[in-house]
Amino acid sequence: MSKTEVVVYANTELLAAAAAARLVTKLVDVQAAKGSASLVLTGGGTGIAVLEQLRDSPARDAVDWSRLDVYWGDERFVPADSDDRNEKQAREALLDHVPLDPARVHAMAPSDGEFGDDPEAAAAAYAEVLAKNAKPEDHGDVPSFDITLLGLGGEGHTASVFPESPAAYEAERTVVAVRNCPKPPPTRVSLTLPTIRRSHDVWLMTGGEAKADAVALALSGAGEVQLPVAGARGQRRTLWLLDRAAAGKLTKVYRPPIS
Ligand SMILES: O=C1O[C@H](COP(=O)(O)O)[C@@H](O)[C@H](O)[C@H]1O
Repeated sequence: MSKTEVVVYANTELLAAAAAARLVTKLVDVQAAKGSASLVLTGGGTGIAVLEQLRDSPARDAVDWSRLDVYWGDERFVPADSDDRNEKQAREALLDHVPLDPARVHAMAPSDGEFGDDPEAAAAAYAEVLAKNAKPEDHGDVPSFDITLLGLGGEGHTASVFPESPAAYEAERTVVAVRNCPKPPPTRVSLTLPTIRRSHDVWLMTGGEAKADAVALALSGAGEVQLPVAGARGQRRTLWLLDRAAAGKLTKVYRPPIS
């Protein structure tokens, strides 16, 4: 597993703009090397701000959007037209503005979709989507995602894996239904930590003082059941992109460089 890198930006807006620029470069490089790329999206304030920055950047045209597979790390299990849906927010922020191949946009089912109000069925269906898209070289039933974007909660959740919840203990299933989440909406579908760890790159992006304790704990070796974000790591790269406030409780080792 990769070692952890941390970059601290002066404020959240700069963090989002810099993450968007990194994303363009990374996607272009991966497409040049392999032909196509895969990207796992996150919900949350910072994750959506990064997509908005990407939408507004002229550099976005350097990406061949038709050769990109888009997945989600988690989804709120609400009706398709709910503003709470990570998919809806991502479409408004970026996906509706770039020429993606609709067949390569792999959204998780909403609560009024083909599986009805059954998050377990929605999770099982998404696990099948992942298995169908895994290639022989992925050596398993999930794709080795090129980049997985994640946010985190102040209590340490990432995707929709919450501290001490059944999802935090999950070792077999690749995608799970999550109920009784402490953060609304209470029902969700999420990739599990072992699935997230199949990614080449994991980028954890967050800003604000409310995240500072979780960031400091995750980077000082907390366990993933107590603090799921501590278990989000990439095979090749684990990159934390923070603003100054979110990095405020880190030790000196991680503070610089501040750009
Ligand atoms: O509910 C969620 O929250 C987290 C973090 O969101 P933030 O707004 O506090 O940054 C996010 O990572 C996750 O995808 C989302 O479903």
